[in-house]
Amino acid sequence: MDPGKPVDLPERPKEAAAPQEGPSKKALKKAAKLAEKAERKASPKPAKEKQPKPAKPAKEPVAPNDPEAMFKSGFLSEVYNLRPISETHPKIRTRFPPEPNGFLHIGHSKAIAINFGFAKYHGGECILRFDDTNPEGEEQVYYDAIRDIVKWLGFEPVRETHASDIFDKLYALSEELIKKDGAYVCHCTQDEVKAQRGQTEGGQRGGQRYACKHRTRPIEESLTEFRAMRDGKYKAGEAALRMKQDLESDNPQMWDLFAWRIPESGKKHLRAPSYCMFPTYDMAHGLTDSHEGITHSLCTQEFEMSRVSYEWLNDKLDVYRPMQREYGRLNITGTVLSKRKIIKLVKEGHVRDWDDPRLYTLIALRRRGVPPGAILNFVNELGVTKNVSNVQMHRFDQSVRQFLETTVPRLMVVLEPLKVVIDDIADDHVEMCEVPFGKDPSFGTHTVPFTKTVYIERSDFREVDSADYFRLAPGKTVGLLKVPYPITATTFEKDAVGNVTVVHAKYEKPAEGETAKKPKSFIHWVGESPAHNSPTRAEVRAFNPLFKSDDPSAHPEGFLADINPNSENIYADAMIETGFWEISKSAPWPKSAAEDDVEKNKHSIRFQGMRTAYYAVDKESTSEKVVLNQIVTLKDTQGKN
Ligand SMILES: Nc1ncnc2c1ncn2[C@@H]1O[C@H](COP(=O)(O)OP(=O)(O)OP(=O)(O)O)[C@@H](O)[C@H]1O
Ligand SMILES: NC(=O)CC[C@H](N)C(=O)O
Repeated sequence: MDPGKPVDLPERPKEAAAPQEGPSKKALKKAAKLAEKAERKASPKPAKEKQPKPAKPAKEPVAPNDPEAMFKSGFLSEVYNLRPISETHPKIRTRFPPEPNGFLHIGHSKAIAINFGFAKYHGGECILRFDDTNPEGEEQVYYDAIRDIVKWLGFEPVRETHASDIFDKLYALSEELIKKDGAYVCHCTQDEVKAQRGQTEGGQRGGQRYACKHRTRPIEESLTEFRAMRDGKYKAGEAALRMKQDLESDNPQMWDLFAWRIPESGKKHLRAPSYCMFPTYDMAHGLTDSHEGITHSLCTQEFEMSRVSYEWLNDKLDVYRPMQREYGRLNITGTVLSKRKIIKLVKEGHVRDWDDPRLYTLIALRRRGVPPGAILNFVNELGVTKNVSNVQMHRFDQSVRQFLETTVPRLMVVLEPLKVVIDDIADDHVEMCEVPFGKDPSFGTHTVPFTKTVYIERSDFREVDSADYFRLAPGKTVGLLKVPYPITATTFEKDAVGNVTVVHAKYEKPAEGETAKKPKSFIHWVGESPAHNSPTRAEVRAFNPLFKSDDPSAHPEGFLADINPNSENIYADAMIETGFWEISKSAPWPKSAAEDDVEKNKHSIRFQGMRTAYYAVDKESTSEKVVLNQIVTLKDTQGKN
């Protein structure tokens, strides 16, 4: 052993089970990713993917999908049937086991929906287990954020546990494993371990595998050395506990995985500060599942090969063996989900923070205004199989759009206001127009003031009319949504640089006996009435994809080079009608117990801006300055490009 050289220097102790090129969890993930990529390349171009039709104003409300569909048939029902409720397993118990080293992303919502949903569907319980086996990147803020987001998605863990709760037990089991000749302390370097696993100098695999010289050391010696590791005698890389598995096996997950290792940084564990060495994922996961009496340990596909070592360890120690089964990950294409990459985006100021609405972390989706029910619907629609789901982000948006269509009220928001003075209306005239909050009568109605001065969307006016143009232009008549009669533009004024500042119009109220003019189109508007506090000024943040391509990570100059410079458009002078304050009082939209405290969950004030997009109130919004985020546009524009 060369004490000068570290044994193994992966980023995370739990991945220290093997060198990066070896069968570590990280390597398995990498292999799984490559396979996914190949699969994506081989499959027809995503643009040709069959899409549900973009949301037209729905003729009929979209039927809500069966929220239990994924448990009733297919993969998860087969998994249940392999170990149904029985005398030996009277209660189904699952766990959702995130490592508290980052914020959860959209992919995790699938794991949450599966683990919590599976248990619930079968009348069982799900534990929220923090898989905190590596102090390196673990922070209190992540424990708190994970707990909070699980609750936001509507799930209630039966209890919260931590891998670190049972470090003492894992330690004791490890001594037992050594005594059973199932583990040994090894002092080999990373390169030596690679060579033992058949990796030749050029990095090629498949060479002759051989045992390390420490494998046959006396049990007593390993015990003494293991205790010395625990007591701080060794530095990172100088000693590690390895399982004595099966080097002959074709499965790299049996090539004497690492069980305990000493991390480089020496950072204290938040919950187990007395420990200087930590169990790897391979050591901790199955035994914690066993300790907690998990019946079905559901995890992602890249762990399939680890199932053998998971079972080996439980059997070797003669403890209860949960059943591990693997489902396909959920990936959203056109964005990045990896913590390392998001940190870069945040640090370099490309996004506001981890919850920037352009990201696909769950806190970002929440801030953007995506309702939890829409996320769960989406996961359920995709279904669960062993295959990875690579889904384009516009498909996610489409699913969110469909969900919002029937669940949130409608209001008028003008993004780029253009003043229209209706000259033949008296200065003090105020007419209250009744506007329904949506197609669903149960949403109710409200009134908005129609006055001499109204604001319309700048893009709804043209200086020069043409036959194929149906909105406002000199001489052209349009309807203002829910105003009894249309208006016709007469003239307009411009500023020094040529921008139209005011449009003059006349109100087409028919004289007695005349029939009212029928406009070809209706536009949204907001009336000026100080007595009604109208309009409400707002900053609206509209978003485009953060990246230009469908696979930012494939950019030859790195994912940052793929950033879309136009991913955010800010409408600083937008205007909202007065119904906004009413729907703010009756939020959350839609109802969700987890969002009942609207002051803390401003994003739960969601609505459709007629003819523009769906919006939610941003956390930076105040009663003085309303800030809105665009949740999704009304139509699928990305999917068409
Ligand atoms: N994209 C995904 N799709 C489905 N499940 C996932 C996805 N990513 C992680 N999970 C699952 O969520 C659970 C908790 O994950 P944890 O945060 O520890 O994983 P991770 O793999 O480190 O996540 P990351 O994707 O951030 O690297 C695990 O069971 C994991 O398999
Ligand atoms: N088996 C699993 O679900 C893996 C959970 C584990 N926290 C991980 O890093 O992914």
